[in-house]
Amino acid sequence: MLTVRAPATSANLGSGFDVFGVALGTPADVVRVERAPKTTISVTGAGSEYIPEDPAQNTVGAVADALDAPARIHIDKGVRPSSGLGSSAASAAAAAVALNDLYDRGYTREELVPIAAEGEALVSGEAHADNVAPSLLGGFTIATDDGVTQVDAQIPVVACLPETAVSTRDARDVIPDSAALEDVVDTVGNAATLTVGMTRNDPDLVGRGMEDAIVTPKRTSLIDGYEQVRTAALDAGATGVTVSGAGPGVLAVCHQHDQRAVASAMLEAFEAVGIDSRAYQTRVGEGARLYRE
Ligand SMILES: Nc1ncnc2c1ncn2[C@@H]1O[C@H](COP(=O)(O)OP(=O)(O)O)[C@@H](O)[C@H]1O
Ligand SMILES: N[C@@H](CCOP(=O)(O)O)C(=O)O
Repeated sequence: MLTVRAPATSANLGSGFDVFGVALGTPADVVRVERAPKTTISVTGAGSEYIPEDPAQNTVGAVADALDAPARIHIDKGVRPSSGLGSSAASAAAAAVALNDLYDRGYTREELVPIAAEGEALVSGEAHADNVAPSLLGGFTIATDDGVTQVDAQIPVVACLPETAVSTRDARDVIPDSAALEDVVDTVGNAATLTVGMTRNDPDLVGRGMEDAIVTPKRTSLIDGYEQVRTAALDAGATGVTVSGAGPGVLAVCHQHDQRAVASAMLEAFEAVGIDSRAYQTRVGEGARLYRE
C-alpha cells in the first residue's frame, strides 16, 4: 500500500491564466493505492458526496487509465470540490505519483504533469496543467505547452473559501474569445512582475503582478461578495487579491505580519453578505509527498 499527500493549489494568480499556479501548504488530499485487476475508487472527506466513485468520471480514474495502472484507490478529500483550490487536480496529482511508483513506471515529476492533466480534461473540458503542476512539483510553477518551470517561492497567502461552489467548466464558459492589445500589454507586464516577485520572495511585487484585465473581471460576478472581500483584504494589508483558479475561492498575498488581519477581514466581508467561509492562512508550499507502508 502506498499513500500520497498532494496539496491544494491556486491557479492563474490573475495575470497567468492557465499558466501560473502555486502549491498551498494546506489543505491537501490523501490518496492510498494498492494493485488490483481493475480500478475501483472510494472517496471520503470534504465534499465527498459530490464526487463520483465511477473511475470513468473521477480524475483519479483518468490518471489510472493514462498510466495503465489499475488499482484499488481511496481518496480522502481535504480539498473541497468546485472550490477554485484545485480539488480535482490534487487527487489527480496524488494518484499520478502513487501509481507511477506502484507500477514502477519511472516517470519524473515533470513527465507526470501531462498525465495528471488528463484528469482536468475529464472534469473541465481542457487539460490545463496550472493546478497539477504545482501540486506535483511544489512552489510556483509556469506551465506552458513546452514544459514546466518551477520556483521554490516562500510567499505568505490567505486562501478564503466561501461555502458557495463554482464549477471550473462553467467558469471557463464566461472567458472572452479575444482581448484588446492594451489589456494584453498590461497583463504581460503584470505576469513578468509577478514572476520576478516569486524569484525574490517579494510579496509586494507578487501582489502588484496579480492584476488582470482580461479573464478575472468576467468571473467575479460568479462570486457573491467578491468585491467586498477584495477591498477588505487590501485594506487589511494584502499586497494583491484575485480569484483563486476559477473561484469561488479568493486568494490574497500578504506579508507574514498581516496574515491574520487579512484572513479576519476576508471572513468578515463574506459574513457581511451572508456567506459562511473559511480562511486558510498558509504559504506557498511543497509538492506531493509519497509515504510507503
Ligand atoms: N477526485 C476528484 N476530486 C474532486 N473533484 C472531482 C474528482 N473527480 C471528479 N471530480 C469532479 O470535478 C468537479 C470539481 O472540479 P473543478 O470544478 O475543477 O473544481 P476545483 O476547482 O475544486 O478543482 C466536480 O464536478 C467533481 O465531482
Ligand atoms: N486555469 C484554470 C484553473 C482552474 O482552477 P480550479 O482550481 O478552479 O479548478 C481556469 O481558470 O479555468
